[in-house]
Amino acid sequence: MENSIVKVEHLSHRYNVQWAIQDINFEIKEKGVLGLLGSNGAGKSTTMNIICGVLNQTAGEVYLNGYNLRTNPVEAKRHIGFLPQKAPLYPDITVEEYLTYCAFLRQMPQKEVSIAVERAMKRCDISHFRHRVISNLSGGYQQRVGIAQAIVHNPKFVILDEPTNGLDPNQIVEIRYLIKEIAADHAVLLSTHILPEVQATCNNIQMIEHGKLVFAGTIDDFNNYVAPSSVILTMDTPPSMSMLQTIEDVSAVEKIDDYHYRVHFNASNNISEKIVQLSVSNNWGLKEITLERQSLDNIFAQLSGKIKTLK
Ligand SMILES: Nc1ncnc2c1ncn2[C@@H]1O[C@H](COP(=O)(O)OP(=O)(O)OP(=O)(O)O)[C@@H](O)[C@H]1O
Repeated sequence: MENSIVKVEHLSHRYNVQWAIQDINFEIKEKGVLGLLGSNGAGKSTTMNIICGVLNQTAGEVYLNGYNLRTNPVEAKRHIGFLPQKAPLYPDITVEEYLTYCAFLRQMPQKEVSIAVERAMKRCDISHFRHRVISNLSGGYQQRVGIAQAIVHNPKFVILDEPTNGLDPNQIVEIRYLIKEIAADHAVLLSTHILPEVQATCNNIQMIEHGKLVFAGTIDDFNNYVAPSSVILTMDTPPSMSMLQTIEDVSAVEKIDDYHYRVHFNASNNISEKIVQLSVSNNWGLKEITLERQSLDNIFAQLSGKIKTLK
């Protein structure tokens, strides 16, 4: 069985009188990506800052590789690599100089530093830019350097705070791929607002709203939860609303205009195929059928009112 690298127990934090997070509990296994989701002000940064040892929690405990972060901070922090939202880069030095400096900051023994820097550059595919001054790299490659500094000391646990923010679509795909590669042998905690990012990279999801954990589950649980549950139909000769209502698994029908209807359904599989068959046999003149996907904002809004924990 896989061991836990991170264990968060009953974590709560209060700034002045207001609780920013309350009774957060989770564990992160040795490998894979755990997505930490939440809308603005939900408590993600507070949680991450505590786990990184930047902020001292009001209550609860954090264990990193078995070491209590509060009582044994030096040993616990050895196991963390962190890429904050804005990568802490020094623009005027080269990639290799910067990573060497980071390795020393991480108190690596001198004889291990050059091997560690080589390994991190290779992993992030930046070896060919080793002599390039950081300010002359593209945004995507600067982000790779940021990720390289987070893994240079080969920590067991890597925290990435919105790592694809501000990148172009190609760079985003490449960084997501890199994150998955890193997660093959590190535990990764990824904070993001972007639904496709969650679905492309995460194995497990924790969602925080108003400082409380409102969802904890695997990516399959999450995908089931966010699966489309309505379709928009465009038809030349639509049937009556009551006819649409009688289709098996249809829970509600809304008329948008004479040719467009929104059909809500309960089934775990969507009902498009059934509607296409009915349209052909009843001449509804079905022109288009569009699945309506929920945005992450909608999901946050839905979950913010209720506590939902899936196993
Ligand atoms: N230094 C602080 N002093 C007082 N309140 C704070 C402080 N930092 C955060 N808060 C409050 O704590 C709550 C959680 O904030 P936090 O920054 O952890 O959320 P977040 O999920 O990271 O949001 P975002 O995605 O906008 O960064 C918010 O209500 C915020 O206003």
